[in-house]
Amino acid sequence: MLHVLKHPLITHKLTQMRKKETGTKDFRQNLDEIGGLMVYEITRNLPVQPVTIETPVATCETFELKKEVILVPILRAGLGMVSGICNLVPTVKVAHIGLYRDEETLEPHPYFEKYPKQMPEATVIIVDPMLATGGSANAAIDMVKRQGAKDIRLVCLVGAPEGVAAVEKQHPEIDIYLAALDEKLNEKGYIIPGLGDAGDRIFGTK
Ligand SMILES: O=P(O)(O)OC[C@H]1O[C@H](OP(=O)(O)OP(=O)(O)O)[C@H](O)[C@@H]1O
Ligand SMILES: O=c1cc[nH]c(=O)[nH]1
Ligand SMILES: [Mg+2]
Repeated sequence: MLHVLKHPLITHKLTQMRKKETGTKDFRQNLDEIGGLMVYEITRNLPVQPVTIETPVATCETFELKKEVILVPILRAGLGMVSGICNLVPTVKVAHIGLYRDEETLEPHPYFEKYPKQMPEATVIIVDPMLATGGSANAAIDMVKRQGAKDIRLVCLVGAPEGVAAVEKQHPEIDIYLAALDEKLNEKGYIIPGLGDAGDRIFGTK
């Protein structure tokens, strides 16, 4: 199911990222901050378990997170969302999936995978700023499922209707979270209006 997270701070920061004059440093900072804000929203329903602890003055019946949270950035651009999320979820583990999209065919090509062993019982959060054709997201979801992941969430900044439809078709049970649902893809598979090439803008490679 698709969830578009409407929050004034998320929208404001995304607007700064969309501007063509925004440079690498501000682009990266806004992306990192939005990553944290989005994950704060989507982790509201994480299961907690009761624990008894000692404060300096008394015994306290309280709660802590029940399951591991594993963040899965899709390289490269997903790396830009990692540190904002790690700052919020201190126990988070980080897997990596390397995928690049062929510029002609728009097909995703895997080139790297590394996972912690807790994938089957963890809440797995896949992050990538851009959901364009949905090919990369679908490939990443297939890859984490092969590792036994069952509780999977996909968090992207900007999505195209084509990409949302592709993921909903291939993985109908997955919750998809976006900061914005844009209009369409252009003939080169870029999101319109979008924000350009996220990886290049994060890493200054153009
Ligand atoms: O939905 P899709 O059509 O698959 O497109 C989206 C993918 O394209 C971009 O990555 P890219 O392949 O450019 O690699 P990069 O992150 O290394 O720049 C983006 O970060 C997504 O991973
Ligand atoms: O608009 C797009 C589409 C795919 N990848 C990007 O970085 N931007
Ligand atoms: Mg990519």
